[in-house]
Amino acid sequence: MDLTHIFQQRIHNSQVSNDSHKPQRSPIIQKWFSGLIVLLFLLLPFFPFMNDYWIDVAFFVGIYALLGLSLNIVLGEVGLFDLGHTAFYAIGAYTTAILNTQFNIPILLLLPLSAIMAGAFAYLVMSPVIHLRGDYLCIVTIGIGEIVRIIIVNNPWGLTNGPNGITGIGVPQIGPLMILSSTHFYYLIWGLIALAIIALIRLQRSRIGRAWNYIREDAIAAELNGIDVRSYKLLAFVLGAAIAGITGNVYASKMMIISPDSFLFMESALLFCIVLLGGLGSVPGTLFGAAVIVVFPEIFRQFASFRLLFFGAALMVMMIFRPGGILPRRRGHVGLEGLGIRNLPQPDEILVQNGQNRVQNLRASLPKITNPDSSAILETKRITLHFGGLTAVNFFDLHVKPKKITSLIGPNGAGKTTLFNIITGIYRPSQGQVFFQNKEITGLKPHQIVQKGIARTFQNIRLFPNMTCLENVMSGPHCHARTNYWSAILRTPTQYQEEKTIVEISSHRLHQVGLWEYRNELARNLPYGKQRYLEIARALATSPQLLILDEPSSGLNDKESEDLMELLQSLISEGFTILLIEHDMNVVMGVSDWIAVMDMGSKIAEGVPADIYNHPVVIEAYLGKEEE
Ligand SMILES: Nc1ncnc2c1ncn2[C@@H]1O[C@H](COP(=O)(O)OP(=O)(O)OP(=O)(O)O)[C@@H](O)[C@H]1O
Repeated sequence: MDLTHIFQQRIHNSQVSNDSHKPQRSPIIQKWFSGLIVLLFLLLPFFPFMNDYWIDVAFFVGIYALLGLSLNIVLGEVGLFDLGHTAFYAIGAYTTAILNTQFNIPILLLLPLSAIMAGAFAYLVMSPVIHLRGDYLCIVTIGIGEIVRIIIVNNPWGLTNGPNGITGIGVPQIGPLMILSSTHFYYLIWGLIALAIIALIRLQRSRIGRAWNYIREDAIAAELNGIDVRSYKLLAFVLGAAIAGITGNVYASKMMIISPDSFLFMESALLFCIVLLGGLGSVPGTLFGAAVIVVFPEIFRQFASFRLLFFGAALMVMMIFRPGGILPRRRGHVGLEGLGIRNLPQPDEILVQNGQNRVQNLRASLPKITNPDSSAILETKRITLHFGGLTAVNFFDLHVKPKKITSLIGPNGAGKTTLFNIITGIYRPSQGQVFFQNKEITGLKPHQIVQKGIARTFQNIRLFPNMTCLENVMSGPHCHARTNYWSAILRTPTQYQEEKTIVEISSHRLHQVGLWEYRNELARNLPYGKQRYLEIARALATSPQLLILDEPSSGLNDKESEDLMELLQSLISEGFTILLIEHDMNVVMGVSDWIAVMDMGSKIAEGVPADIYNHPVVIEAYLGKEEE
């Protein structure tokens, strides 16, 4: 486990323990409170103590707040450490400065262009490294930040004017209104912040924001539940960079001169401080963090040179005593109303009924399997995988018949989980092919395999621990939703319909496994047995054809194992196919239609339970050979 991961866990754990059981503020009080804050910001330039100097300070608080919000998408929502965020800010500022001074393009036209350039740059540079995690990604982003600054200093094609920077940048003009005064710039930046906050909150309360949070909680579980982790991480970087690019545009037009000195590594470090001091993922926290970082050095000017020392010390103290930040994110997601989906049917139980209807309609629309005994829904052909010198799976052929329970058994280390990992796309086999519904799926990415209709659970439970049970299950239908981030920001009717469908299907699946009463409880607070059921509900919510369960009865008591057997039988009646790895022979013999036995990567026997039970080769594999 790397340092950034430990850091991240500490922060998120503290947020959840602080907030999950706090009573939520009533919506009316929240609206009044928000209204009051907006009024305060609108009237601020007219307060008696405000002169141009302090309005400029408020403008710079806005600049850092907008940068902090943009970094928060990457750092707070997805949990990726980006210490080179200033690079995107610089791209926005230099795009504006170069195109305005050399081609006379109006500043306001350059606002979207700065966003596009910074976003495109983020896409280009982050694409090859987005798979990196923790400390490695952190170091790469520092490198990107420095490379951009050094390129600017080297004055490529005479565009950036090197260390001297670019002067004579124009001012924005809206119709006849020239944005010139401190007050104008104050309203411009805080207006943009208001738009960014609305967009960010809408994203947080959509499948996009939830996908980011699933990745932050457990990227592997997210990918294996149908979420395209790579694309969502890139989206976060691109959106964050686009907002930083916009900030660069406003900064350049306000200063009228920019130079590489404004985009040092220390600026990225300051942004990091803003987000962590204020509260990771918290909008008010980011605004507060920006105010502290900008206003403190203004008030204590004689100590300004010590500011980094002070912020560093403050961060250390915070990490020890208040790792969630000064104003940590209040998890509005706790509770159904906190999902932020308006006009959900009431009472909650209607969601369950609606979900059941939807699932039944979906199943009715699937092609009918006329003869389940003669066809295979899943087939592996001569699957082989080597780990160095070890052959974990050796020319393994498996046939899984539709609407049946097939069990894969074998002693510890036989290669069962490895075979599951190959089927679900975690490993690419050294040799052999996997077919699902007669189409080859070998080498597809895990989320693509989920979309095709294969879902799985894990031997060691992998839930999203700091999210509620319902939110966990809501990751399932995500892979079938189609609306994008624009729909989420604009809250289109299609997006609302999709969100409603996601909640309904998830409610039904949660109810089906007997966890409806825990819908608003954090997954990590559930007892072990119920966590296993939650994993099954989450897999079911992807609406799979084939459900792959890796030791589902592990850790369950006898009663829970019996309930599990009943649940598995009921899933078969519903039309699912199940592939099971199981060590509990009562469960295996009780539910299986067909059993394949694996030892040292190879298939040593297969047949109906009665045949396998007394099979000498199987007994030998489990118990060993008797000495002559
Ligand atoms: N990522 C890996 N790298 C190297 N070796 C691995 C890896 N994953 C599994 N193995 C090895 O492959 C063999 C098969 O492991 P696997 O986990 O598939 O067995 P299993 O049948 O699922 O065992 P169990 O029932 O104990 O879970 C073991 O010897 C294991 O140590």
